[in-house]
Amino acid sequence: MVFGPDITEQLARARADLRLGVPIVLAGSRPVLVMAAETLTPARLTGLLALGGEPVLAITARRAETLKAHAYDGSFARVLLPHDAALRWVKSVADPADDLRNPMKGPLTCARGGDATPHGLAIDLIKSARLLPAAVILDLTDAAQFAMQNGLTVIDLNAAKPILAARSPLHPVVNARLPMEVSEAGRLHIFRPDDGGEEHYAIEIGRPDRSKPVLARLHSACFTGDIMGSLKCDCGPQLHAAMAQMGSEGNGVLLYLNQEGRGIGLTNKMRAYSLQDQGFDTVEANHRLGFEDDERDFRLGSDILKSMGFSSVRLLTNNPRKVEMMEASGVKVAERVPLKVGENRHNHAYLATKAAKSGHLL
Ligand SMILES: Nc1nc2c(ncn2[C@@H]2O[C@H](COP(=O)(O)OP(=O)(O)OP(=O)(O)O)[C@@H](O)[C@H]2O)c(=O)[nH]1
Ligand SMILES: [Zn+2]
Repeated sequence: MVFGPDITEQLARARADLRLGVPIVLAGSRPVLVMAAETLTPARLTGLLALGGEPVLAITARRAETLKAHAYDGSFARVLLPHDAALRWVKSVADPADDLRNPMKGPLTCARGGDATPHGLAIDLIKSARLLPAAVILDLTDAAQFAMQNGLTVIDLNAAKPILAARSPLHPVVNARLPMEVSEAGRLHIFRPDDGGEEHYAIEIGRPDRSKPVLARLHSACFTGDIMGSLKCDCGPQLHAAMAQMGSEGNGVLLYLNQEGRGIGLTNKMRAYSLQDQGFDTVEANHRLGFEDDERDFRLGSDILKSMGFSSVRLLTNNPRKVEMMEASGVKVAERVPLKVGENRHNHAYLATKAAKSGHLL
């Protein structure tokens, strides 16, 4: 028992399997076989259809709305898979890339009634693996035997539910001195979750007094803006302005949270950019992909701040959700410090959409 994986570790394995295209089994009162639509291969689709039964493609209500499919299950829908379903059909239901060129996938018929718990959990798991949120699912009669014969990871649904709903605790791993242009008194701290997910970083500048509100920034990773100097967003200038202000005040803490693309990952963010090139705004693009407009959990930030000994911040942000989430998770926001930099002709509409639809302050 000591050596075997616990449920958190099994879920990490399951995410890796799903990313590779290997199916998993969700065991519970309704045992099912689960594959991520994004990584489904022709051979596995053929194998699935040969098993018979009633396979479905579970998609989020956001994606269902675009496809005019009925989300009888509330936050998701179970689209019946035609018995001769082609891989192209599965991928085009899951992926909006060709929606405009090929708008009709249907009419799509959806299952209703019965226990849909495994379908919802499968979508959550696939989302946490940063894949398109769409799951091909088939009921299994002898799940244990099927899993053993095929060497598949088995996840106990009841054990997995609370783990997927909670956030994994973050542990400090190491910190070291990091002299930087903005301040020679820099220190980089690494935090690691238990669930095999992304590590997050804190850049401490100076030696801030723990008994006073610290100048802080919760920065979400943006490869395109932070590293490549993209003009499509304002992340790079915000990152540098926040660091510069901390440097000139002599104190501060910048959390670099690896929640790229507002929590959907860089690949899905690029899918969203591709939809933006087709005329959708940043919020519509996320919805067409099946995501909420913002999938981030800023409580990660308060967990890190608390573990570093901070209980009160002067938060550099224009996003009221960050302020609310900090306060709700026990870090006092003594002051919101606006961070208005980096507007240009390419990101003007993006910033206007964030103000109009996501509540960002102008
Ligand atoms: N999904 C998606 N993510 C984006 C897009 N543009 C930027 N991002 C990501 O958005 C995050 C930055 O969020 P913003 O909304 O700019 O700012 P914020 O962090 O909510 O608020 P501020 O504290 O005021 O900067 C980063 O993770 C970027 O990778 C986009 O078009 N689509
Ligand atoms: Zn950005």
